[in-house]
Amino acid sequence: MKLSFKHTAKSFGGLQVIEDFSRDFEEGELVALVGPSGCGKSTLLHIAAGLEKPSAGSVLADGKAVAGPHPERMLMFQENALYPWLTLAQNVAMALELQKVDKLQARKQAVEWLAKVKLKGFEDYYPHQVSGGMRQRAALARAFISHPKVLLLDEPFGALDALTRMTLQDALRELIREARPTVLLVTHDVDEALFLADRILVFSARPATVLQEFNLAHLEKTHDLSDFAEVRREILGLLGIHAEHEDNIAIIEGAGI
Ligand SMILES: Nc1ncnc2c1ncn2[C@@H]1O[C@H](COP(=O)(O)OP(=O)(O)OP(=O)(O)O)[C@@H](O)[C@H]1O
Repeated sequence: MKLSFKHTAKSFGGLQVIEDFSRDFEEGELVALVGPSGCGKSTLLHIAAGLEKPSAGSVLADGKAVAGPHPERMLMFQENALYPWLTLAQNVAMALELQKVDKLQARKQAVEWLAKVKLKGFEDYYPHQVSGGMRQRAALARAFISHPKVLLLDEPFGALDALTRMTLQDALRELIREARPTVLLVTHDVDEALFLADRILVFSARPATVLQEFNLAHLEKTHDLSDFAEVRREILGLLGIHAEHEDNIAIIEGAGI
């Protein structure tokens, strides 16, 4: 599904958060949004999800104005994504039950999706009985089970340690390869953006405008990002972080910007 922002702006009271944002996001494309904390990245996702209305301009999904939430545009965020009182399988199945799929069929598909994200054997565990990484695997299964056409990911792996984050990035990449949704990914982790994204948009401080766009489509990527050192440096430079500090700030939130 193609997602188009047309001169989108957003203010909350007197606070202008987004100023005249226009971009197209093509079917199957993954675009990472990076920028200083509080610049308006999550707000852009909420507008695309139909949870917030733009103050001016519009967002179109395959040419039709987004007027509210719809299951084909799925938002997934960092924490508290699963219902603690439901097992992993019940959490995943719920996405289908909400779409009126019968319970047995929903359970069967949930078990299959949990296996895809390497959670076979944990179907009947409750979220508090598994690790943070496993919870986010289950959240990915729940996001993908209803075949969303647009996936809006708000720092989905932000709470995980670096190693777990990488395995989740691999899992996400695999799921995307099969399902081909259009993905907008908000992340503070520049390496995550480099690894996953076809394009990276770097935003200014609020009100958010695009400082620069990097096109990385069709490049072969592994977690060894040494070939991307130059782009990485440029992005960090745009964010006001200088090379001598780089090792400490792969996750830019940690740098307090
Ligand atoms: N519903 C709301 N009502 C009032 N102000 C809001 C609302 N949502 C967001 N804001 C404000 O809009 C600004 C941008 O918030 P947003 O969450 O979009 O930033 P962000 O770039 O995603 O930040 P972070 O990277 O820290 O998550 C902030 O100043 C925030 O306080």
